[in-house]
Amino acid sequence: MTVNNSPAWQALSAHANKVREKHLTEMFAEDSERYDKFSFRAAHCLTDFSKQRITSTTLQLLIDLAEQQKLPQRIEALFSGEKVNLSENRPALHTALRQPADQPLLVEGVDISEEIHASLEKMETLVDQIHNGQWRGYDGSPIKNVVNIGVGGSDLGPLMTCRALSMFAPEHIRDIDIHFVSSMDGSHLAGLLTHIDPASTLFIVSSKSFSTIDTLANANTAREWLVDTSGLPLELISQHHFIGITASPEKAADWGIPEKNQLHFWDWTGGRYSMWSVIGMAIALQIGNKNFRQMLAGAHQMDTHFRSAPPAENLPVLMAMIGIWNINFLDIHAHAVLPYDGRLEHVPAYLEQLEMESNGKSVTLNGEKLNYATCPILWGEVGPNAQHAFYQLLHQGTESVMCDFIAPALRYQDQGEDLQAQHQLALANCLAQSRLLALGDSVLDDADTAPAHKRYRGNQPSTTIMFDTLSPASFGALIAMYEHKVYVQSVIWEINPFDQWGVELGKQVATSLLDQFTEQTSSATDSSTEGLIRYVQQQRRENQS
Ligand SMILES: O=P(O)(O)OC[C@H]1O[C@](O)(CO)[C@@H](O)[C@@H]1O
Repeated sequence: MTVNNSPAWQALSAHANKVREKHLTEMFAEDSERYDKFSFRAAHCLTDFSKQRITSTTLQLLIDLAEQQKLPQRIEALFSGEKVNLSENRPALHTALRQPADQPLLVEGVDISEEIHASLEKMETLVDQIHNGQWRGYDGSPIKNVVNIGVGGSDLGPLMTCRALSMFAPEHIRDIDIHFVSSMDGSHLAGLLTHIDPASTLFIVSSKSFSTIDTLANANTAREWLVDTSGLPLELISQHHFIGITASPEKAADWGIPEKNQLHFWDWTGGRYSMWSVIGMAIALQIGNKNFRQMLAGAHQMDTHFRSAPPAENLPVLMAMIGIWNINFLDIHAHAVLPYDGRLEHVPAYLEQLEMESNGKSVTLNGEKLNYATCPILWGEVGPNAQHAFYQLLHQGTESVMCDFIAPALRYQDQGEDLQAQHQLALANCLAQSRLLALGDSVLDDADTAPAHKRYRGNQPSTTIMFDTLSPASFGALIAMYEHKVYVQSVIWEINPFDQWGVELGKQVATSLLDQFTEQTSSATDSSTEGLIRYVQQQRRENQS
């Protein structure tokens, strides 16, 4: 029986028929305690679901569905290292990466905790050497610029976190600029290489597989630049200017990273779940080793909550199940992530990969084709900027969109009243937008008299996520909450959130097309691809003549 034919799903369908037509204005009018009923706090985070189109019955039925799908057992399977990633026959143990060192974790009889912490300690040693100026470039210069070369999970997590937490850089740490290079076309790197000094630049090549063409293309260009500008042999350059972070040490060694400059993690860490591992080295360089550990501790707090709290009070479970309600019962297939804090500007891009690469699936774990929706289209932007861009569609477009508003309650506590006032301005806008999206122009007394083009229909559901202040710990907890939400949804949908076969074929087809740009003919593809290749060939010929 597929999940959408199951009793719990059918009960939710019947319930949705009653709730679907109900407006959030009615729900708030009927129950003055919605906020108290539907907001929850744990592990630094407050999640207010009261602007979701739910009732107490909805939540109960969603929990019934979670229990029917054996969610508690599946959560335990995740934490205890069962092979939850069936298509790749391995566990997904990102939670182990943030487990304290004194808590052993036996997977198939082996305590993996020791090697996790040994790997983190090696990273911390390298970070200290760079911070202290002990790591030197080829002419003896201390490092001033660190460039993280990676893509997807080997880029988005470190980039997001460095930007979010840059203010936590401890004062005693030397001033080091951290850059991120991901774009396959060399755009990021080309600009950067014109204004950094090779002798004081260190490249971190981050790649779980150490075979991602985007990353290797950038790493090759960087290495050539260093060899050309220094006039020194490759081996010497690799010793002083490259660190490799990978789960494929042989490939990193083949590329030329010496063993002492390698940091390792494991195939059971999914790329998009890897910022807690040594892939987070750029983060530790930015905020210091201690703060990096604080971030792990915050994530661990959320893990503990997720593993132990009953479903009815469990933040990631509720977030996930309310998402299921929106997607599968209210037919909402777009999800906007809207942080009201500029430091969180890269959170939407990070969640795009986390959610859509994990749950953008259409077959079950057993390989059967699904006939129900899974991951929605997720995008986002810093909220106040998005207000001047796409909120028009949220308020008056034809699409239903669910939104996550994210904001700290406090900011700039030690930086003066003007900035504090700016934060309050942002918060007022955050709450105004979620209120208006929920209640529409019923918030006005005379809305009925307005012309149609000025009306706001409301009834767009949203969750508001708040924490006291943005800190390494609260940020760690926030990201872990989203990770667990994704897992819970995958359990309900019976899909594998830990593989990404859908990105493989594009890589193969690109490889087979690559040679054709330099050839005079193109081998049979389709008329569009052939025509476009001919256009590039022609431009190249004209440019050469
Ligand atoms: O770390 P790697 O192996 O270079 O992979 C980078 C990214 O590429 C993907 O495999 C998708 O192509 C992502 O899942 C991953 O985060």
